[in-house]
Amino acid sequence: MFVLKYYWILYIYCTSAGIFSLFLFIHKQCDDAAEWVFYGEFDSAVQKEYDFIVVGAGSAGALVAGRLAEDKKHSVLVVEAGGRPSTLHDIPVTSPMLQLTPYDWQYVTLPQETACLGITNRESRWPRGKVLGGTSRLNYMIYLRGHFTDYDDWGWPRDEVLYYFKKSEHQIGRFEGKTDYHGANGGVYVSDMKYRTRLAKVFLEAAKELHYPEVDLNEMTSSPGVMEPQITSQNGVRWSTDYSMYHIANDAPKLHVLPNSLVEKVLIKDGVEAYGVLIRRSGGVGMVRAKHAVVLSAGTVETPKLLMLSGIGPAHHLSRHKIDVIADLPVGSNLQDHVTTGLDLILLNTSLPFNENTILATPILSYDYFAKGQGLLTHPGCEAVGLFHLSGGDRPDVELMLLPAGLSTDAGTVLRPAMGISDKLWSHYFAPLVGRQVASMLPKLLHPKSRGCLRLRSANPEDPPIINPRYLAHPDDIKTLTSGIRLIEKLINTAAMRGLGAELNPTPMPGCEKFAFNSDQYWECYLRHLTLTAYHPVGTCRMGSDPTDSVVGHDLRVHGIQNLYVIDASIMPSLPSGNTNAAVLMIAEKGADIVRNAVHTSGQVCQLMETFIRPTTTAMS
Ligand SMILES: Cc1cc2nc3c(=O)[nH]c(=O)nc-3n(C[C@H](O)[C@H](O)[C@H](O)COP(=O)(O)OP(=O)(O)OC[C@H]3O[C@@H](n4cnc5c(N)ncnc54)[C@H](O)[C@@H]3O)c2cc1C
Repeated sequence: MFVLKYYWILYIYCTSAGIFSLFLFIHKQCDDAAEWVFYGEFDSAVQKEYDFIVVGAGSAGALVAGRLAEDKKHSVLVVEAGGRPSTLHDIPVTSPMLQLTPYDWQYVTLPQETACLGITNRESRWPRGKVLGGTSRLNYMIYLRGHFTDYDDWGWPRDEVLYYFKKSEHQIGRFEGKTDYHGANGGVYVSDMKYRTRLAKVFLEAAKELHYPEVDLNEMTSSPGVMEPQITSQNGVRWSTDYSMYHIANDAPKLHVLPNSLVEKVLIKDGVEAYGVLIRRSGGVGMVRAKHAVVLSAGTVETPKLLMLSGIGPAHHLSRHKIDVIADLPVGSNLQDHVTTGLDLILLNTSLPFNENTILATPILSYDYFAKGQGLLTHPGCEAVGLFHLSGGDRPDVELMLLPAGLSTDAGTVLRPAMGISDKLWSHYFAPLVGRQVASMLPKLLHPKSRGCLRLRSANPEDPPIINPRYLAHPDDIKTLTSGIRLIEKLINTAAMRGLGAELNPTPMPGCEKFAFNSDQYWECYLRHLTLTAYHPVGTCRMGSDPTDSVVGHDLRVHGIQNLYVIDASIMPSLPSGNTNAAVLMIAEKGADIVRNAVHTSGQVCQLMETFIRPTTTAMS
């Protein structure tokens, strides 16, 4: 009976796991066989020098590379630590299954002192894409830009911000033709969801009852409001930036992509000018030079690590690891992340397709996806979003993301290990819900006041860095998130949600039984136990004009170092009022223009010597 009841879970899991393992195996063989993989020119060797080297082919890096190669004059090398993706990466609903695989860097943070108490070892799990396309290949695809006030704080003019959002976007959804706010020719497809449950509509009605209108939140000017999200997708299939790169570069013969290759260090001449990178690949280390610029797009975790390994970072910290200091900059500080919670907080007495009743539909779902680009497999997980100004003021402070499911929905097979939910939390809180219809409205703290930091574990480039986000260290963060939970309570009590039999999950969070359920003290305890990353770490190479508290200037160039740029989520001085991927795409477009313009303006051609850095190093040729 049990097997029959959960057949659909086992079906999806086992089938997908089997296919997935096969994909992993085949791709491993392909990657090993193809020593050098190029796009454009099918050479068998890496050149010794390129006009530009981009480190990391993720959300930002792949887009930057496409733009730099677009005019076909410039040679561009993109170096990516991960391999090539499989078609499994294109199926939206499977994205959580890519976590804890070789396509994921699988970071864990330091144990948190006052947060993550219900997570194994109090360590937050941080998936990050290690694959062409980077984290745009395993994210949940929600396209939400934030609010203009966010970028005012960065010192970026609104017209420029809007211009670059539009430049990156190819709108093919309900805002097609609305060109005041949406782009028509960008490299990233943005579209409507092809499938949602009826909960999405009910949520929008519930919000309306509370006077939150349905708006286009991507106009970035709105007062509070809700919408069915748009996603980075084309015809129901994930659209990640490795596709954008090929799309924009359009057969550029001088764009070379080098997967399965780890950049270990940026080479800096006389302490002032970047001239290349050291790459580890297939057991060897080689050097490739950059004529005009090295662009670091390795993301919030790896870009600061790479800078520090190259001698750019807090002097005392580098000295501790016996790394020669080239520039004393606050690399790795200012780490911030959107914190969320609230999985399985809503119980429904109405069945949605994200439960065991999906059993009969499963083969049809596969047909719908593969033949028509439709159906449940195109679902990114979240089916409505809202931005709310719960503390008053111009800027949203809480986002809600609506999921027609919860952690218990897959019976502990995928999400539980991915999030590191502890045995106690699972068995006392989530396991009893398996088989029940749950939903989640995740309240996301948009502007946390807590700040963390990232440091080197060692001088070995293969060691993961030490990450400490210091979640919920600031008391205001608890207050804001609690107001998010109070909002959920109000939404559940609307006529629309009551129509689905919605109620707040009354099971006390293990460890919080001593507090009266639904009191502020209870919710504080709850938040400190079920503290989850919303997967949006930023800020470790903060942009600013003062080198004592920033790493790059407004031209995204590392302070004091010529020809070295950072273009990825790490430059954000503060988090946007939305998910981070759209903002990263905007940064990438602007960054690519900055780098290109710097070359045009100076008209310079760097005369760089071919230099081996250490005797064991061999040039890649
Ligand atoms: C599970 C999950 C869900 C998410 N959902 C959403 C969402 O729905 N909407 C949204 O807006 N945002 C979402 N995000 C966040 C968003 O995807 C990221 O903010 C964004 O992708 C970051 O882009 P990036 O270019 O800074 O880094 P990445 O995309 O991570 O790119 C960095 C790349 O550099 C490579 N690299 C790193 N170090 C090296 C090295 N030394 N040498 C060579 N290559 C290297 C990496 O392998 C990677 O490919 C999600 C994130 C996760 C993890």
